[in-house]
Amino acid sequence: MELDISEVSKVYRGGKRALGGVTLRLGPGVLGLLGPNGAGKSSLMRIIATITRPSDGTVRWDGEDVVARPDRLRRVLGYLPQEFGVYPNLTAAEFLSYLAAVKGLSAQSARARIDELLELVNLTDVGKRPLGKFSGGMRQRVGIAQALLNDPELLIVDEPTAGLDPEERVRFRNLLGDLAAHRVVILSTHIVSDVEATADDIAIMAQGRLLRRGTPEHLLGMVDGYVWETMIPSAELIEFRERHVVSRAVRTPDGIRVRVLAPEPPTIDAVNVPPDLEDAYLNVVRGVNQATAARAEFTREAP
Ligand SMILES: Nc1ncnc2c1ncn2[C@@H]1O[C@H](COP(=O)(O)OP(=O)(O)OP(=O)(O)O)[C@@H](O)[C@H]1O
Repeated sequence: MELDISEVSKVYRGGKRALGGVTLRLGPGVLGLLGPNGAGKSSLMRIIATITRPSDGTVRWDGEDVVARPDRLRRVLGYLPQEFGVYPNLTAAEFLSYLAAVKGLSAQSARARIDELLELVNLTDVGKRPLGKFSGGMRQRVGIAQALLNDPELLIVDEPTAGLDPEERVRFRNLLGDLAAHRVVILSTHIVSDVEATADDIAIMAQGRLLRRGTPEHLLGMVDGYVWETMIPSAELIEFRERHVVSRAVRTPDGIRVRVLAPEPPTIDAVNVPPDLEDAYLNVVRGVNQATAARAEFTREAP
């Protein structure tokens, strides 16, 4: 199981360049693909899922070109697109049976698989209710179940936790982790905490380019020593933000506790704190729009 993405570009009709030469190779496990809105994540996911063609470059699954010969990949693919629509009058079980038929599963094996999947995504009790009456989170879980119908080797989930409540989010992350042992999973999101718990491999994209790839430890190591916390009066926050890279600001009864990315302490009493993944992500993506060296990405790596 190997997905090999090489120099993939995408220019949409009208000239919008969504991807500018992305190269990534991945095997079993969860890859967390992080990037702000518009980074090109969905475009890349659609290309891998063989829904969109790249303008340039190649995608290979186990050595086979998926643009020229998409069928082999499609058989082993599970895909939860960002916008996942359901038929409101069908029940979850009916909807999954319909999709199973589309995917070519026999009626008998589909029935057993659907029961198993409804259990897995915790929808067994409501399997006979029309989807129109489902909450956003429940619908999303149906989406996950449909992506797993064919027990895929390659599972792509695009912004899967949108609309999930915090409890559902945690359940979903655990589920993804469990699924990753024997398949290639790509989890595309702009929410850092989604990948924090599940991915041991993280790729960060912005403006159609892959900026960084590494383990969480690797990304954290890049900002180790550059993260500070300090208290400032509420009235100074706007001005403070103009002068510093603020990764978080939390109101407290004593003022605002700000978290800052900087090579030197931003105030006299600032305390150096261990970085988290939000800091590491901000450090990578903020550099993209900043031309000046002073604002360039920090790194403790050799160039
Ligand atoms: N079909 C399309 N035609 C023209 N431009 C498009 C099309 N699809 C996406 N784009 C543009 O390409 C860029 C990348 O979009 P894409 O959806 O791949 O990013 P993303 O990282 O998934 O962001 P989001 O989470 O907001 O969807 C954006 O500027 C978007 O407006």
